[in-house]
Amino acid sequence: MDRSSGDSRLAGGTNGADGAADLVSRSRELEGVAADAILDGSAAARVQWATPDGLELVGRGIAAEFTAGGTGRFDRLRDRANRVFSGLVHDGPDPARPRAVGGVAFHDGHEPTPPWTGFPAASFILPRVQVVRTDDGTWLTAVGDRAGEADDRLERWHDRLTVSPGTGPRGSTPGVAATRRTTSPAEWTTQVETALERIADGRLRKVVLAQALSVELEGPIDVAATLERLGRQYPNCYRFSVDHGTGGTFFGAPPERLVSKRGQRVETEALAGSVPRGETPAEDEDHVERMRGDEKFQHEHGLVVDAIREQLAPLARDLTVSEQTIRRLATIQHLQTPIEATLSGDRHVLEIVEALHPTPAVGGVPPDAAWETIRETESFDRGWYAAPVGWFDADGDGEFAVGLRSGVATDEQVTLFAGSGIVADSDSDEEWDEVQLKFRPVLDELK
Ligand SMILES: C=C(O[C@@H]1C=C(C(=O)O)C=C[C@H]1O)C(=O)O
Repeated sequence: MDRSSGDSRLAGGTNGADGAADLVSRSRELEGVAADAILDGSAAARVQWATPDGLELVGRGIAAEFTAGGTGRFDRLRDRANRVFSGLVHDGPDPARPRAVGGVAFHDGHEPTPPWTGFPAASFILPRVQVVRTDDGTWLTAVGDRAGEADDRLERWHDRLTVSPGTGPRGSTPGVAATRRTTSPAEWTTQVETALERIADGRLRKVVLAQALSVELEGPIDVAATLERLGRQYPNCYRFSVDHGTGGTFFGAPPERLVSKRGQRVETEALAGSVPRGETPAEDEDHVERMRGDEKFQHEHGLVVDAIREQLAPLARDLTVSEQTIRRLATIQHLQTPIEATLSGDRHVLEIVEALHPTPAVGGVPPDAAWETIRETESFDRGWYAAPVGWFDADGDGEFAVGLRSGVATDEQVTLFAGSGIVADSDSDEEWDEVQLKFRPVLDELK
């Protein structure tokens, strides 16, 4: 296959040969409508994105799609997106502006195999219909290839949502019929030992090894409802789902921000080092104190902070690493270090994504030896797991999470993914337990 293959598709678009805009977008405010009401009742492509600070974004249908593979995938995506966005005229308030939503695979040479059918090495969708909710209001946006088409679509959807404003929290969990691991405890021990040998002989300092868990459901999954429940359990995490309409749905509730960019301001973080929650506040603190004071955890975390600093510094004119804190989630606690920067010029958020992915929170140090170890030891396809997922706009601003605490749903099956960082002194049994803990957020919502 042509590794540089890729495409930017304007669904039903014209070329604007007369100088008119290729795409037009129109918005109007909505009241009393659930953002995911536009997802009901069809097999169209659909995307969802929500941040801990309250932005909620839901899209369906394809006004334009950008895909790319191979080593230059980020450049090609950017070129294609710039071409489409430069021909798009938006008439509406800033929060309602059209955004391209999607993600990339962990490896740039990704060739989709099940359950990743329909997920190329990089793919973003500019939805035909989008609902954005912020603290200031909710807006419906429609994109079309002529003003008339966008207006008609906007009115049609406005009427439809007024009649069916969405049901709010829905349905029961699908139920778990059976689970199957890709990696047995014995195989895991061998994989961790392989990594530890490479660390001992100096080739490697850290690698994140992962596992997949295939879950057979008792009934069909409602991904939007599952995300809703995850949002209640994990309010300080992101939530996303991506369904291209050609395969499964990748979804999850990741705690980790890869980058958010607005103008020249960039925020990212190191999130690495994990311990369970305790039964009591005192037990929570005991776990945290053990992690804070432990050389292995601090080494594992410090490698991530150093790598982010090195990867971001060439693009920034100032960079601030804040004090280490604790990110406490419903089932797990992490060491976290916030990092902020001012960029040295105008840059697209995809440039920052490319510079940062994969951080050693999901890859390793040095990157090449880590990638080699991941490829040689893991027995499943990472696909989009542990890779950037998020959105960008016409200005090249946007926000990306790391696609963790996630799974890909196909019919009545969900494949979950989770991993943990291996450094010198890691213990394979403890790392096994950590991986099982990281399956829990999504697994608990399926049971
Ligand atoms: C790899 C995962 O999580 C990452 C690895 C962590 C660790 O090794 O401590 C912690 C948070 C994430 O950066 C996962 O959730 O699958």
